[in-house]
Amino acid sequence: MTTSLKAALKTHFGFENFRSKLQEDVVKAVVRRDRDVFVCMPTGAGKSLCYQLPAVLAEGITLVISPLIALIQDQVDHLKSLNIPACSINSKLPAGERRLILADLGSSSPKLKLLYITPEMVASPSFQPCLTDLCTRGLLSYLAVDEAHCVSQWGHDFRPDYLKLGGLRTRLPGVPCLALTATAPKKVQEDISESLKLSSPLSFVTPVFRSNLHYDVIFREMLPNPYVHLYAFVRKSLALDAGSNAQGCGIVYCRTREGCETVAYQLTKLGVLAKAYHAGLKAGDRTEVQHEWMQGKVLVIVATISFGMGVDKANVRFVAHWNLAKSLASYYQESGRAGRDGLPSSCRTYYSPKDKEQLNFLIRQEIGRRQEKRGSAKETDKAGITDFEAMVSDSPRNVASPENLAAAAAAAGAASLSCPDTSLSLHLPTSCRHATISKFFGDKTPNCAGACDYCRNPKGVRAQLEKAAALSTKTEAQSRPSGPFGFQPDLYEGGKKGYGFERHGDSSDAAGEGPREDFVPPDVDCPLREASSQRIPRLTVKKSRPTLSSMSSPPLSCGTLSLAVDLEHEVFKSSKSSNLYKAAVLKKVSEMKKTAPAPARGNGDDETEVKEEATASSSCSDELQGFTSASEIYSMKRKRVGAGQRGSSNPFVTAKELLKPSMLDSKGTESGSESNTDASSAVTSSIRARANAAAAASLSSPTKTGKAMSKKQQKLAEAAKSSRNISQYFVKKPTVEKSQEEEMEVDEEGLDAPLSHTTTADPREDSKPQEHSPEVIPVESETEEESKTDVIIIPDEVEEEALELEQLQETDKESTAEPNKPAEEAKPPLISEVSDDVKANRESPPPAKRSRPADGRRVTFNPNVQERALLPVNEPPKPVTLKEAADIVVRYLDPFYTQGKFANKELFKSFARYLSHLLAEGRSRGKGQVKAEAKALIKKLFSSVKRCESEEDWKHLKRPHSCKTTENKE
Ligand SMILES: Nc1ncnc2c1ncn2[C@@H]1O[C@H](COP(=O)(O)OP(=O)(O)OP(=O)(O)O)[C@@H](O)[C@H]1O
Ligand SMILES: [Zn+2]
Repeated sequence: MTTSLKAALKTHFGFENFRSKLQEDVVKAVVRRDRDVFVCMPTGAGKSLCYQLPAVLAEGITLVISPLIALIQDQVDHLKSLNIPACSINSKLPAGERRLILADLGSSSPKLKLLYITPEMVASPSFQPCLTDLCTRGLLSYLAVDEAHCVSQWGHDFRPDYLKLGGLRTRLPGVPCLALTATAPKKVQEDISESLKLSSPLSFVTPVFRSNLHYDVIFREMLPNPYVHLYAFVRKSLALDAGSNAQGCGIVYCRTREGCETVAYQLTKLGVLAKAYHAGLKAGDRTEVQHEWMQGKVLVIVATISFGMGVDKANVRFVAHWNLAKSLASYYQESGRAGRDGLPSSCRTYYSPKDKEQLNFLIRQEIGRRQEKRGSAKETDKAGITDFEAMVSDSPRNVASPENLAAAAAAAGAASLSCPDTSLSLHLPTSCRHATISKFFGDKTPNCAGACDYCRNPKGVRAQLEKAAALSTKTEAQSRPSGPFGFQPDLYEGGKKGYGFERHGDSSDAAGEGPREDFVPPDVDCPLREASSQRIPRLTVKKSRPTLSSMSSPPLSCGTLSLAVDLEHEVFKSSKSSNLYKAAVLKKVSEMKKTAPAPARGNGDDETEVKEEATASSSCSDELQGFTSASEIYSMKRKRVGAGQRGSSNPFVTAKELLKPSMLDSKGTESGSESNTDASSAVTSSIRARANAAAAASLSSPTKTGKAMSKKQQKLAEAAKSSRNISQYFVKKPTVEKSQEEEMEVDEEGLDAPLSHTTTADPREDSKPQEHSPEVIPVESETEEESKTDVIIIPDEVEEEALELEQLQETDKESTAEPNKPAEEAKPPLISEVSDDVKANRESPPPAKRSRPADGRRVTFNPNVQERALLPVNEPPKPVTLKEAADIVVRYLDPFYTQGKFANKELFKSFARYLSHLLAEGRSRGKGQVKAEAKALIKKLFSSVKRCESEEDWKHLKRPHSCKTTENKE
C-alpha cells in the first residue's frame, strides 16, 4: 500500500515522500475507508493532503467543507494547477460555470474529484437536491471538514453553521468523514467528534510543542518607546543587521484597524517597510498587501486577525502580538504562523494591562449579548472567558486548577504576567510558556530547552513583573479618584463612571502609545462651549491635540469657527449619548445643506479664495494660539478608519479641521496625500462626520468655502450622503443612554471574527427601524447629485453584516472574485448566499435608482411612503436584482428580528435569504411590487407563527401573485 500511495503522491502532487510519518499514517487510515478520522496537526503540516490524495484515488467526489471562500479559492487553484479536477460552488461563481459544475455533478460519472463548499452553502436549501442526488447515487467518497474546531462552541472560532454539519453527516450514511484542525484542546476535540457524529474515529494528534519557536513577553507600557522596541525586535528577528539575505518576514497582530495603521506607519518611519492589513481596507488593497508580503516586497504585515488563516508562508521569522490575543488557543494559532519551515523563529507579546481589561470586558459583553438574544445562559458561554483567562489569569484559583487554566496563567500570551493592579508577586509565572501551552492543549510538559524567556531567564521575567507592579501601583496612586473625570477602579463593573474616560478614551489605548492617559480638563480658553462637561459619557476632551498654532494649514475665519462651535454646542446640549450626538450632528448638517444654496464648484478661483480666507482669518487664529481648538476637542468612539487614516486617533473631527485639508486640497498642496485616499472606500462614521461637518462649515461661509470645495471635499460630501440615511436611522432612536460598550465594540475587529458572528456589535441595537417615523424633506435646495443618492437606505445592520461576512468568508481574496457579476445580475443564481448580496450592498454606494418624482419631493426612510412618492411616472418598473430584493427584505425583516421574532440570528438570515430568492425569482417585477410582496409574505409568516423557530415555519410561503401595487397597475 505504501508503495502505491507514494507513487500516487509523486504522480499527482509531485512529492517524493510524505511530509511526516503522521501524514502518511493519516492518508493510509483514510484510504481504508473503514473509520472516521480526526486529525490535529499544526498549521503547515500538510493536513490538506490527508484528504486530497485519498480523494484523487477514490471513485466519486470528496466534499470538502471549509470556512472561507478565500481559503477555498487557494486550494482549488492549487489543485487545478496540478490537473486535479476540483472546484467550488459559491455565490461568486458566474452562472455559466455553476451550470457546468452542476451538469457534471449530475452526470453518470462526474469528472470532479473535490468539491469545496462553505458550511453556509452546504446547508442552503438550493444545494440540497444536488447533495441528495450525489448521495443516493453513491458518488460521495468522503466528507472532509477543514478547520473543524469551528464546530465547537468551546473553540475559539465557533461558526454556528458548522453545527449544521452534524445534520449533514446523518444524511450521508456510509460516507467516511475526516475532520481536520490545527488547534484543538481536549474539550474541543470531544466536541468535534460529537458534533460531527464521528463514529469511533481514529485520532491523529501532533504534540503542540514546537521547539523552533521562542516565546517571550514584554511589558509594553514599561517601554520608553514601544515602537522603537518593536523595530529592534523586527530587525533582530529578520537578521537585518547581520546583512542576512534570507528572505524572512514577519507579522504583527493588532486588535484594531487603527492600531494596524499606526504600527505600520511607525515601523516604516523607523526604517522597516511595513503595511497594514485589515477589513477596513478595500479588498483590492488587502490582496495587494498580502501579495507584496508573500513575495517579500513588504517585510512586515501589520494585521488584525482577519489575516492569516490559510496563509501558507514558510519563512515567517516572527509573529509579534501588539495587543493580546483573545485566548490561548487563538494565540497558539496566530503565533504558530511563525517558523513553518522549522527554523528558529520568535513569538513575542507586547503585553499591556489595558488590553487585558478591554478584552475581558468585550468578551463578557459579547457573552451577555448572546445570552440576551438566546434568553438563557449556556455552559459554553464560559468558554470565551476561560480561554481568555488561560491567557491572562492571575487568580490563584486558576493557578491551582487542574484544567490548565492555571498553567495558562503564566503562559503564552504572557498575559499571565498581567494584572499589575493586583498583587503580582503572588502570581509570578511558575513555569515555562511552552509548558503552559502544552498543558492547555492536554499534552505533557515538553522539554523547552530555553525556547522561552522564562526558561532562559526566570529572574529577568520576575524582575519585569515586579517593575510592572511597581509602576502600576504608582500610576494608580497618581490617578486614583482624581475628581469628576478620574478613573475609579472600584466602579469598574458598576457603571459608566467606572470605565472612566481614560480607559476607553481612544486610540492610544489600542495602539499602545505610552502610558495610560488621564483626562485633562480643557484649557479655560478652549473655544468649545462647555468643553469640560461630561454629560455625554464618551465625548472626551483631549488636551494633547495639536493647537491652532501648530497647524500648517490655513486657519479658519473666526466666523466659521464660532459657528462650528455653536453648532456643536447646540447638538451637544440636546444629545444624551455619543451616538445620538453624532447622529444629530449629521442630521443638522444634512438639514443645513438642504436649505443653503448649492456651492459653486471648480470655477478656477479656488486658490484665490482660499488665500483670502486664510488672510481674513489669520488674526483670529493668532488670538486662538495655544488653545486646543474646537475641532480637535471632541474625541468620539473609534469608528472604522480606512486606509490613509494612519496614526489618526480622533476620527470624529468637526467643521474646522475638516475644512483645513479640504482647503489645502483645493490649492493642490496636498493632493495625493494619504488623507486624501479614497474616502468612499472607507465610508466610516468618522469620515461621514467629517464630510458632514465640512458641509456645515462651508455653509457658514457659503461663498468662500463653497468655492474652495475640493475633490476631497466632494468625495467626503458623497460619503456624507450615504451617511445621511444612517444618521436618520440613529436620530429616530429613543434616547437610551448606552454604556461605554459602544465605544469599544466598534472597531474591535480583532475580536469580531474569533467570537463568531455575533461578536460584531449587534447591528440591531443601533438600528431599530420600527421606531422611525416618516420624514418628508423638501428637495428644492438639493443639488442634482444629492437627490440621486437618497433613495436606498442602508441600515447599519447591513454594513455590520457585510463586515462580519467579509471577515469570516472573504477576508483576503476578494480580488479573485469578479467585481461585477453581470451573469449574476442577468440570471438568478442557482445557489447563492444572501450574505454576498448584503456585502455587495455595502461595497458599492447606493446607485441612483429612481428618477425624482414629479412633485419634487423626496421621501426618506419610510419605505411605505417611498413607494408612493418615488415611483417613476409612466415608466415600466425596473426589475429588481437579487441584491435589491435582499436589501428590501433585510430592511423589512429587521424590526421583527429586533423584536425577538426569530429564535436566532441564523434563522433570521436564512429566512432573509429564502425570501430574497423568492422575490427575485423571474426578475420581472419592479421594486414597488417586491416591497409589497415582501411585506405581505412577512406578514403571512407571522400570522401563522408567533415566533419563527425553524425553517419549517416558512416553507409554506409562496409568492403572493395577487399582490398588486401601484407599480403593477402601470
Ligand atoms: N508530503 C509533502 N511533501 C512536501 N510538501 C508537502 C507535503 N504535503 C504537503 N506539503 C506542502 O506543505 C504545505 C502546507 O500544507 P497544507 O496547506 O496542507 O498545511 P495545513 O496543515 O493544511 O496548514 P493550515 O493549517 O494552514 O491549513 C503546502 O505547501 C503543501 O503543498
Ligand atoms: Zn520554556
